[in-house]
Amino acid sequence: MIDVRVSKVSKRFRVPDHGQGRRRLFGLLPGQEPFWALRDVSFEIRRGEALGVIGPNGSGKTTLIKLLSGITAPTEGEIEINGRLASLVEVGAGFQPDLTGRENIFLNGAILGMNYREIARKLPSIVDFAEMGSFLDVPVKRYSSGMFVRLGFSIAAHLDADILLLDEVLAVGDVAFQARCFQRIEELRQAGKTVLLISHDLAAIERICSRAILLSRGRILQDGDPRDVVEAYQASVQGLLAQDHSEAPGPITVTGLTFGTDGTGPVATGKPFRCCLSYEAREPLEDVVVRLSFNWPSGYLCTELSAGPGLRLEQGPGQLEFDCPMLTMQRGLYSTDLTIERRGEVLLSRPRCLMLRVGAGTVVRGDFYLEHSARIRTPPLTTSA
Ligand SMILES: Nc1ncnc2c1ncn2[C@@H]1O[C@H](COP(=O)(O)OP(=O)(O)OP(=O)(O)O)[C@@H](O)[C@H]1O
Repeated sequence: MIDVRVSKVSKRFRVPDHGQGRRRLFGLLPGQEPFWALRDVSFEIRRGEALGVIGPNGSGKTTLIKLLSGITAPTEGEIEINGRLASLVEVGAGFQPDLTGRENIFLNGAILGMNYREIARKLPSIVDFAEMGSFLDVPVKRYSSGMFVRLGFSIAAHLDADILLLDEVLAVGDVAFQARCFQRIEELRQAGKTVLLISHDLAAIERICSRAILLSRGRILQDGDPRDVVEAYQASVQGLLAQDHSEAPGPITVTGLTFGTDGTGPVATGKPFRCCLSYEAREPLEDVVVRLSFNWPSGYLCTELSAGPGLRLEQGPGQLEFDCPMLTMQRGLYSTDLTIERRGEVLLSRPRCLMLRVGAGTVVRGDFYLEHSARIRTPPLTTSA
């Protein structure tokens, strides 16, 4: 059964042209330049699928979810939704600011077509999940953005919707809340619900979704297995490590970061592991520390490679190599943070600059592989009859 059908959908916005645009009227009103946020997008979502939507900033992800939830209408094309839909698109969207959390829960349930008794039955689980405490009877306009998201997710994920649309929910809450969201999404999937999730957290997309779409400049570049789509996206993303142009250039620039092994195929548990960082120092740098941190999909620090303190970098281009005789990390996708410091002063910080994919090598039960051996010292005891 098809829950969502998007056929040749395009969305055009008109953006004010404040320059010397030819459309300016007598020089008094700003002109309107057409801009296509989505162009000729077609896909279907089957009942029970969890579809991840990824892509760079401004690629049209939020516009897509707003079209699906009916917040805005397509300029061209058609959207068909079969089922009750709950969405969490923007912090605070779907809430009446002067009503309390409790009243908003009943309002949202009523919009989904549920009666008072059904909603009252779900209320405790919604409140529990969102950890509302005494805020349940406070007008939601007094809520922090984190509380909005907790309540919004909890409502969407506990009321009887068939289709759940979630835009970057996992980015706002804290790590513990994110973990509970993952778990709840998994439960909903197992219950046969349809989920569409937008996230910049590629590891989460790989973990939660059964399928993914890569958007770029309003068009679908790839649609398929999350792992393939995430890889295609990573391959297309250039210059994450490059200096942000809004920053003044610091004394050091990173020009490349690669992960590899000893030439025996891709990075995998139990194999040797090598990281190579290429840089350009604008001046000789003393007392430097370089850190590469690898984070679990949940955001927690998994482990770290560091060089220094006391590292001296000569002026000009150079390479720093980290060698691990055996990679003990479990298979999976880890985000990498890079930091370069000099005597406590941060010279360069690139959070989430690259993903490390660790393949299945040595089979590991648990979180880590522990290098070990086992032997028998004495003959086994025999029992006499
Ligand atoms: N109401 C609007 N008026 C004009 N332009 C808009 C409007 N809404 C979105 N856009 C533009 O449409 C493009 C797509 O925006 P959208 O928010 O869908 O991207 P996104 O992929 O969700 O980005 P991000 O990852 O930063 O959230 C952007 O260039 C954005 O500036």
